[in-house]
Amino acid sequence: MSGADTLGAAGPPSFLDRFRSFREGLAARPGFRRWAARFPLTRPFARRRARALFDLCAGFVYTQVLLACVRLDVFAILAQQPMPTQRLAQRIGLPLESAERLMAAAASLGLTARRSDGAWAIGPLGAAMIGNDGLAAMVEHHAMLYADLADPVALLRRPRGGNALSSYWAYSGAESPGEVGADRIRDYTALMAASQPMVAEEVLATYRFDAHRAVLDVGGGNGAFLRAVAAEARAPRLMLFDLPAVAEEARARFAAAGLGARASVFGGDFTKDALPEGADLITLVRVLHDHDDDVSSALLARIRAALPPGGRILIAEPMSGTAGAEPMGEAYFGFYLLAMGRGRPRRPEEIAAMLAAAGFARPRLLPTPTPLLTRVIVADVASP
Ligand SMILES: C[S@@+](CC[C@H](N)C(=O)[O-])C[C@H]1O[C@@H](n2cnc3c(N)ncnc32)[C@H](O)[C@@H]1O
Repeated sequence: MSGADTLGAAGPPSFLDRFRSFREGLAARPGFRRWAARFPLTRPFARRRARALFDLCAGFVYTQVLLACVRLDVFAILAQQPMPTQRLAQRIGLPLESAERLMAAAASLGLTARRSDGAWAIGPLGAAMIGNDGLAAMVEHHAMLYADLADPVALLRRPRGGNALSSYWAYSGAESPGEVGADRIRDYTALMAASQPMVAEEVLATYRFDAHRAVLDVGGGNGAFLRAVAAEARAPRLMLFDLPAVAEEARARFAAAGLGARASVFGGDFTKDALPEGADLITLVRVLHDHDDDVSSALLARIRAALPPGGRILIAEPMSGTAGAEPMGEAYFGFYLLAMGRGRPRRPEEIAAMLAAAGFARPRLLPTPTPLLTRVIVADVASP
């Protein structure tokens, strides 16, 4: 992986750029669009474009259909037993006509399916929601994101922060994150813990932790990631650093899981406190993208200072420019973090450059099963 950031590099437009300008110039002409929609060879492309544009216009409606299904517990109900509209309507407390409308909408989106006997059953995407409390919690908390995005231009124009999402993520705009109280970390910590199994599964499928003596998870939340590591790898000691109120919760959770003796928990503020020493691997899971470049670079330098020679850093988070999932990085996380008030999604190359500047060598992007969910970069302490 090269550390070079070629964004913004100047140069003449390539042949591909010129071809695209020509193609979009044609597509911008209503007469050409009418012709392309009728001509047999261009018709499939014209239809695909129309569908893509329609999906962009309608995306919020699709999202709200999903939210209604989550709030009414439709997937769990139908996973237990398919049922006709009348019975489902009673079960979810909707008028018959509304239940029919919701089920038809959900079926068109692959969330539910109508069986040949007319009963409603779970659909392929609804089935993927079953047993995934983290996904349902994510869907539910998006209500805040959409409230913040109601006027996207205003959001882009105003100074960052001060929105529903930035007060939810209490550390994002706090003058002194270390003083954020227990009542302000509870909800986001629960959301992170609920969605952590999806991430931990990806990281554990990608990286072996058994070779390490001690793993320090910085910004480790209530310890869900380290508990998943502990279940897979017997060797490493567990260490966790997070804001004091979060650390308190992690301590209680480790004790409840019978890991009290294996785990050490440290409360502090990584924007100003040194990190504890003693780990030969430090992990940052869904942490770096939450912070602006100055804070992220300083954090990487603190991690470097806490590691011994031969130590390693592992960064796991969704990243920009993920092939086949570009809108996840640039559009979703770009705007999510804008509403949150801090941070930005980064490309692997950008993270590699930040790692090099902080004193790490040999950054490697490891292949995860689902890069959309998380990517993993490891790098080693550079020799002096
Ligand atoms: C997005 S959450 C990720 C939690 C966990 N790593 C996970 O993936 O589930 C970010 C974590 O970083 C912690 N954090 C944010 N700012 C911090 C700071 N200045 N010092 C210590 N921890 C901080 C938060 O409390 C939170 O637990």
